[in-house]
Amino acid sequence: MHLKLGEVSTIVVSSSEYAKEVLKTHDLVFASRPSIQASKIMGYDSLGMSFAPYGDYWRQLRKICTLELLSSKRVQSFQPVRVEEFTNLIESIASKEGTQINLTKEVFSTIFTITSRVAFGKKCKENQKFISVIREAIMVAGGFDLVDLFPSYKWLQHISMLMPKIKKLHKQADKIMQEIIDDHREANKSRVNEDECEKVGEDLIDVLLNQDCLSDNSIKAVIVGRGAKNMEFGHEDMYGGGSETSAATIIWAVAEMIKNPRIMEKVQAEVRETFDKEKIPNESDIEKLQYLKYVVKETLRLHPPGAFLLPRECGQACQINGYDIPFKSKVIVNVWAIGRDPNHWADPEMFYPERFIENLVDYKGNNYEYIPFGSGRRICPGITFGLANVELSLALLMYHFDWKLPIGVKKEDLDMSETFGVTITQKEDLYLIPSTYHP
Ligand code: HEM
Repeated sequence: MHLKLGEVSTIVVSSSEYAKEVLKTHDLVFASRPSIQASKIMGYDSLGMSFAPYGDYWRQLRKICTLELLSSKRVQSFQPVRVEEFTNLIESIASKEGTQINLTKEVFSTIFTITSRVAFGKKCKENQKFISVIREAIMVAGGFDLVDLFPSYKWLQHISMLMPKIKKLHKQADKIMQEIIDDHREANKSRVNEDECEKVGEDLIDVLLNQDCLSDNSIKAVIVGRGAKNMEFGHEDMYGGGSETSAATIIWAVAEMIKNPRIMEKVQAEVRETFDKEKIPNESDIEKLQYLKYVVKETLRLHPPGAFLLPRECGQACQINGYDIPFKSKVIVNVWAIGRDPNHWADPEMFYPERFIENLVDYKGNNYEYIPFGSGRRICPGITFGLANVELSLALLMYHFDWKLPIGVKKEDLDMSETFGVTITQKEDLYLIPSTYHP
């Protein structure tokens, strides 16, 4: 579908066949992202990985982040942080047993805290303040801003309602992050003689500071990304990328299970059989939860948080199956529609995790009917990190509690409509009543 949005030619791709053309056959042509004003401001002139133009700088960042921050080894080293924060979450929920809780709020705040600890470690007392500024930026920035639809009209920047707010939040976030970086730099001076083992406790800022090639602004851009609320721009880098997406997936999975009690009971049976109540679950316990993994896969098919991937830009005029794609057009891949395409999915609207017993599609971006993490050169680098948060939290929520809807609410009434924010989230917060499971 071709849309002319203001001055910008926009191509929306809604089938797996065409997604493959863009993301695989012509991967190199579509490897850059369009420039977006909010990204320039919040993301330090697009210095974050998600919106950096395809080229040497992006390649270098991607290598650092993939190897140093998001590799399985690294993700495992953050397991204690995850376990500690999820244990706090479980305790907080248990203390409100029998009463109605806002699960959306609880889960989002836990996931943001985990990201914050992974990024800044425990050292920084400003964490909570930073989280609230970033969350506000995520809420404020976005929508279709005229500035991006008419890029040649530079004067629009001066009358935009959005830009002053984004600039203000950017200034606040920048100040906090600069203090955090300076603190780390100071603390690291006394750590120069530590050996490799001690470095395991490094947080993201430490790792980035060790890369001589990165400026402070690049480090800040990797942490904060752009944080825009816009349906086609999804999320990016550590905060948007690492938090909203995972938290939204957890909430969608619980909501689907509440609507489908058979599935929730099956997950609970699996997790209660696998976990030992005396011991905190580790990676290998999670690996055994095959059915829970199908539930996560099915959740990401029906509710991909990055419903439109992140936008790509056509770097050189080309033809796809006879259609001319002009240079500089913006290409949006509609993953949401692809996951519901009846040509590839039987009963596509039905939440049915068992479909993945036979269907061996994976997350790696090779099966174009299933690309919740994208595909090609710009595929999400945070798959392992994201899934680790989603799987462990769901397993613990299902192990420790039985869940009911508030009195008077029927499962048929549960509002499953979506809102386009930084990620696609449920429009209404999910309120549930927990009761603690006693083995
Ligand atoms: C359930 C969790 C997640 C989902 C569904 C998800 C989905 C996506 C999608 C659809 C893209 C666009 C890919 C493309 O253009 O082909 C993306 C990119 C990205 N994601 Fe994620 N993501 C998740 C978790 C994470 C986490 C945990 C991080 C980091 C900690 C992260 C960091 C990024 C970054 C940096 C990019 C941009 C990559 C680039 O442009 O080179 N994501 N993600």
